[in-house]
Amino acid sequence: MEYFKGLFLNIGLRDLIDMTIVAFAFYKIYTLVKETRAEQLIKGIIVLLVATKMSEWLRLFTTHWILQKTMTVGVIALLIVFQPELRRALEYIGRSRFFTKSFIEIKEEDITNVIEEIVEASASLSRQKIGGLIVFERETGLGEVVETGSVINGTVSSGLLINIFIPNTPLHDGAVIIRDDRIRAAGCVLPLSESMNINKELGTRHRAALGISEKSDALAIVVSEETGAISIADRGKLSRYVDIKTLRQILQNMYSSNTKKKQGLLLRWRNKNEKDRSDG
Ligand SMILES: Nc1ncnc2c1ncn2[C@@H]1O[C@H](COP(=O)(O)OP(=O)(O)OP(=O)(O)O)[C@@H](O)[C@H]1O
Repeated sequence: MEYFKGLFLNIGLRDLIDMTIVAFAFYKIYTLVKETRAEQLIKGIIVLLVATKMSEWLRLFTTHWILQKTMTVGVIALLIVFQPELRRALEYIGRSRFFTKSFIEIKEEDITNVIEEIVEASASLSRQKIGGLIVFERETGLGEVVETGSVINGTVSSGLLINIFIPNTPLHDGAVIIRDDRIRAAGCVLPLSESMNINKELGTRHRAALGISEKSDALAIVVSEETGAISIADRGKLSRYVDIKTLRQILQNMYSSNTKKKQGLLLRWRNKNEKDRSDG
């Protein structure tokens, strides 16, 4: 008991920061491996670690020796077997928007314009029953997806978006990627969802939208060529028959949550500063 009391009394600010960093790193690793084959593996490693420690405490020398050797060989085996996953995880960290341009640079009126242009384009594609697939990059960088298409880097406008999706034009197949307030690329190939729950009447356009929303935090708008219906794929879920008002609301929420996330600290600091000045 005294041991634990001493342990807690000796915790300082440095230890708290240390623990927060470790907890955050574990949380990030968990979200990365969740629902992948690495999730089972991590559970296995935790069981092995606990068993190794327990065998040491209980002085089960032979068991402890075997578990220790298993761990040593296991680490090397892991690096070899999970080389593709490890590569992807490192690439994911490197591609993260944390290291690139910040959303903070877009003005509020520009965001409103972008949303209106996208809403107008979606409504027009829907009315004309032209198939469309528009993906919004958020925190997960979509550089790899952009590479599969043609880079455009143009201002978002409903005219350009509609033009891209006109059938039999060079870029109409595939997805448009929007980064912040720019059309980054068109004709991009997305990973297809392997979900069994998707409605059988939906084809690859909807599967592609769902796929990118499962593999990243991107949000995708799909306009069906068959029915003209607008659907939204977000965080692995497909919402069908979205009306224009709801679409606008979803886009507003997405842009404001992205901006808030990036601006959070700066805004709070700025607001506080302004308040202090006006109080003074
Ligand atoms: N992996 C992919 N990435 C991006 N776009 C894709 C991908 N696979 C298919 N598409 C797009 O989907 C189109 C085919 O749509 P398909 O008819 O199979 O889908 P759907 O979900 O039934 O949609 P719709 O209701 O518009 O017919 C392709 O021409 C292409 O533009």
